[in-house]
Amino acid sequence: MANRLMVALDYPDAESARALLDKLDGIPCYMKVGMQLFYAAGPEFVRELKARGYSVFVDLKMHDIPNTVRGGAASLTALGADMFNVHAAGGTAMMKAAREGAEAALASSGSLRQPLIIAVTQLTSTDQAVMNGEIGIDGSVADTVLRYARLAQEAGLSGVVASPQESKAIAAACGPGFVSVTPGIRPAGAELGDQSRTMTPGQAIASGSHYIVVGRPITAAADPRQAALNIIEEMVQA
Ligand SMILES: O=C(O)c1cc(=O)[nH]c(=O)n1[C@@H]1O[C@H](COP(=O)(O)O)[C@@H](O)[C@H]1O
Repeated sequence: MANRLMVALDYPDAESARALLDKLDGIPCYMKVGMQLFYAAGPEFVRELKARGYSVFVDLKMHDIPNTVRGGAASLTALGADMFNVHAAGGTAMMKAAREGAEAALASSGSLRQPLIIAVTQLTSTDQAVMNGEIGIDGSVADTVLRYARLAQEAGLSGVVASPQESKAIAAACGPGFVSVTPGIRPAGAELGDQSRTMTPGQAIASGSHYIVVGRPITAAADPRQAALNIIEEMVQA
């Protein structure tokens, strides 16, 4: 169950991230490197996490023309990312290009493993009013997430990033093997911060999320190790 917990290392530098790694030593979770840490510490820090034995989700949410995303996907695959993501809003040609880039990198190196390529649907910070009124997409958030999930599946991707509130519907539409990676996780009573579509760790697992992504409820906790252990316990109980 612990390997279904992904800890978001949203830190400004490698040193701060290492301080958390020390606190979580021995807890077999996935590590997520997002824009803040990747732009500061680069691929070298991903290699360091791999050398420490972690599976790594490189969360750079690529959204560009297909040729550029193909190249980015090849680079992240060559780096050894176990999972990386693109925005579904880039369309099927772009998502297919991500897959082709990964396949090209795999073909030119015998030792790499196939990464999970995941499409971001609607960010978990987005609510219905913002999606309709600002972004200009009509209908419900759940319907938009499902439309993107079907596109991602058509493009041959492994799954989506969505809120755990949508995990059940995604499994119903795309099958249980289509991976749901769900941020927007808040243990009962935790601060929501900028997240809108949230669930507790237990609710997310019970709803069929394959992986839960947790940042501040662990990184900003007074005792991050205990916070992570409590979340894993809640996942096991669910
Ligand atoms: O792709 C992501 O990981 C992601 C997608 C999304 O829709 N919402 C979302 O919060 N995330 C990431 O998940 C993490 C959530 O962090 P906390 O809100 O601190 O738990 C952050 O690193 C976000 O970048």
